[in-house]
Amino acid sequence: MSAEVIDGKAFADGLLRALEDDVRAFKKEHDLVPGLAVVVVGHDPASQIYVGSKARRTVEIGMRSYEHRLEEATSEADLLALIRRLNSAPEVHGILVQLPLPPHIDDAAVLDAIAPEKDVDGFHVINAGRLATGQSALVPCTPSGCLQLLKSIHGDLAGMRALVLGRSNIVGKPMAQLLLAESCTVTIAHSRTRDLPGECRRADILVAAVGRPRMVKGDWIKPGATVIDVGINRLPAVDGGKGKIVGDVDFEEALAVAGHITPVPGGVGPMTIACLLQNTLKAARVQIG
Ligand SMILES: Nc1nc2c(c(=O)[nH]1)N[C@@H](CN(C=O)c1ccc(C(=O)N[C@@H](CCC(=O)O)C(=O)O)cc1)CN2
Repeated sequence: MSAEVIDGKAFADGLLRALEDDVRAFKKEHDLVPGLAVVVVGHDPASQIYVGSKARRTVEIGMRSYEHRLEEATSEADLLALIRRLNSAPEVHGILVQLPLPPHIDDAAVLDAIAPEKDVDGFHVINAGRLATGQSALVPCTPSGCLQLLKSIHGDLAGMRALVLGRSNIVGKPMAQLLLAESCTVTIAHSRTRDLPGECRRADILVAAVGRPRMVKGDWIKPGATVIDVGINRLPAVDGGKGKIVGDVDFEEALAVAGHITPVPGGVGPMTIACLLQNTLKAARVQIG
């Protein structure tokens, strides 16, 4: 048996095409262009690339992009002052602060300074609370992308046994909340979980978001299960080149056991940016009332 590989890039391209139509209709109806402000602090090469892709995609689908690239030494107070300005800027409907931030800046203080209705990353404590209590929320982009992929395969997820490997505020916890809202039976596993392979083997849906290259082995997977690999891990470079990117799942081994699996790259990653732009349009709709 060989699993069906889920093409996240093609799925995300389809979402972006649909969004382009939705943005055109929104602009016509409201005579207003949705705007997304992206803030990056420092010179982390990966962050610079992600921010560039976000800005490019924003413009491609007809929205406005406002880029703020700040020096590594930017103080937390200056960053907070910028966020306050963006919170009250009427042309900005979504605000995103690219992570990771430099170590001298407190992530939580910055993320919670973003107005919840403009928090298109869905990281604000208000949005996390709204998601956890079943209220309408801006949902973190990576879990939202994973859920859309899962629903495209299974339709109704009710009653399925789901295991989320990883308990971060950004992926693991919101992913578990989303699966619970779909009436899955959800387990969150982490570094202190006993018999991790056994727990994974019981899952119809396995979401790996642990940040450890190729940790999930083929014999951890229930035959026919759907495996969503959120990990993006760069292996050390060989021969002076760029290191290969791999997920949290041993893809070759998993392929022989799973029913469906996302690859890395080309699986969940491209969905993240498409979901960010979905959130930006949603935020603009909510803000105009
Ligand atoms: N404020 C945020 N910061 C970060 C987030 C986030 O959602 N909000 N997520 C990541 C980075 N990220 C988006 O910001 C992101 C990561 C990866 C991809 C992607 O498409 N990856 C490709 C592979 C890329 C490569 O080859 O280097 C893939 O998986 O196919 C998109 C977005 C951390 N920070």
